Amino acid sequence: MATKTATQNEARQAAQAYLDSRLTNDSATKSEKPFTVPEINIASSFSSSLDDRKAIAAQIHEACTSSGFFHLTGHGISEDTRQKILALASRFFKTLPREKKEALHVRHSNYFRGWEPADYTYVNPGDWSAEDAPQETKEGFNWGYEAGMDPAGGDGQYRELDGADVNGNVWPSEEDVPGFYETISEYYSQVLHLARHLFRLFALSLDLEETYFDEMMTHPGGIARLLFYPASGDPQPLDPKLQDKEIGLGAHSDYECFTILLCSSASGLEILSPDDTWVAAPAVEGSFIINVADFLMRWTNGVYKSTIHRVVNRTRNERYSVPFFFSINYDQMVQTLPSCVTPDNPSRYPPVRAGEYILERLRATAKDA
Ligand SMILES: O=C(O)CCC(=O)C(=O)O
Ligand SMILES: [Fe+2]
Repeated sequence: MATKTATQNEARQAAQAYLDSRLTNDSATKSEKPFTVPEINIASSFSSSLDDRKAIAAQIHEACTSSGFFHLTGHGISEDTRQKILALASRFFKTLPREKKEALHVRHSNYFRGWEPADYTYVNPGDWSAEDAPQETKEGFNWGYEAGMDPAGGDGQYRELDGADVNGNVWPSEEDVPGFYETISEYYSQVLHLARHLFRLFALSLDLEETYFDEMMTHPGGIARLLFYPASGDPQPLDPKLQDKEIGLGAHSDYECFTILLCSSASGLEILSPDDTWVAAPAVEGSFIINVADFLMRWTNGVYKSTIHRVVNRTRNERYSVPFFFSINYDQMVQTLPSCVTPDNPSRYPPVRAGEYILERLRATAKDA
């Protein structure tokens, strides 16, 4: 990592204050509606009927203004594609020798790309200073958008999180992990296509023109990760009264617009409900879990909820997941969406550039140099 300075401490403090405020009954982001994680089958949204798409958009609106999470089915991505990337994750984490992983370490990257060992980050920055915070057990590999993976071909204008005209991705060699780039590209391309489709439905769900976001996602940001959570040696049931000794990924909300999450069969995702208890997200076969992230919450003036969650592997099975954090073009400035500003809810946030917001959040998670 290039710079670890006062800026990083400030970022950590800001992130900590942000999470603390979210954890203590923050009326701006908590909803009066009952807490559920509904299933939304979007198969009919691929039809040519605008009414069909609006009907799905209404379900999305309901989920995003209540729990901020939903299970997505009817998405069109094959089980074969989904299983292939989970199997690739296992191959990468289990077979690539440590020294080859070290060469891809995220500390070499300005953009958090590459291999992330368990002890390099706390997703909840406050855990760096908390004496009793257990080391997270996750291990990750991060990459982002490349025009070559864009099913729309890209417009050649991709800019990194800080606005630089570069691409920060790093890859293991084909010899070390055969088929790695090909499998990643295939998955990324399909999930990006799905994300653009979903964001059009989000536009409808926010009473905007269906194409409102189109010009902001011509070279969109979208960090994705392979994640590995080792099997627990001593699995404990979820008990809200007990502090967990093993945490896969600490309490956090995501940073970008929304997340498309693929998980292997071991459960483990837990969501903080409005009454401040952790609720295990039930598995729905063949689904992706979608959740609103902070940038979209901000952009919607708090109308859409980005909800705190964590991962605890409470099983003796290994767990793999592949989150994809969809963003708009990182060089895009945004201000509060007009449909989310009312006399009762005036705009609470100044304009911000998408990449800048996300980079700041990422910096707060990493270990000092
Ligand atoms: O592994 C999971 O199921 C969730 C991962 C997650 O929440 C994240 O990476 O932000
Ligand atoms: Fe997350």
